[in-house]
Amino acid sequence: MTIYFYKVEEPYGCFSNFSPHPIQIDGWCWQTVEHYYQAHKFVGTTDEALIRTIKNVSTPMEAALLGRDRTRNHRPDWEQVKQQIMWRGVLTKFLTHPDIQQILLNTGEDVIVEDSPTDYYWGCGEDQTGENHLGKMLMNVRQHIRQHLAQANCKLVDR
Ligand SMILES: Nc1nc(O)c(N)c(N[C@@H]2O[C@H](COP(=O)(O)O)[C@@H](O)[C@H]2O)n1
Repeated sequence: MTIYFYKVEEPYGCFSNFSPHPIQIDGWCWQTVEHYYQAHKFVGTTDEALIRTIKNVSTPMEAALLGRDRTRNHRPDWEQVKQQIMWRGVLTKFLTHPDIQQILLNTGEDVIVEDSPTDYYWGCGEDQTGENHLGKMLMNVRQHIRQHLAQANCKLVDR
């Protein structure tokens, strides 16, 4: 089966980076993965003050609009680091919130697709030809958490 998600209020909306699941990374608390991800576009730039602004806006859409503002200075290595930054945010989200971790684990081996009509990198795009990196990342997070849980169980049995 293939699981499609996109809007937070629709089925599997907790897989969206816009879902209201706070994460804490390096002592910073982010309201959503989207806030965290968009703010990291400005690390080490002359627009670094935007990081705090993005952190404090009340919705992930506002965070995304600020992060996508092409008149601002994005870090030059963004294309190289964005996968790594997203991985940390998404993994932290599913390690922090047991309820949605269970929803992710319960998807078994199903394929997960971010059904974004506009995003051909993180999603599948309008015509399904997109790269679906967020869906792939969620499947990798699912696998990572399973291995993590299996190792923890082995340690308990070994005692
Ligand atoms: N829920 C939702 N609404 C949108 O309008 C979106 N574009 C997305 N997709 C998320 O957007 C992020 C990518 O942003 P950049 O294009 O790199 O600025 C990423 O979190 C997608 O999952 N979702």
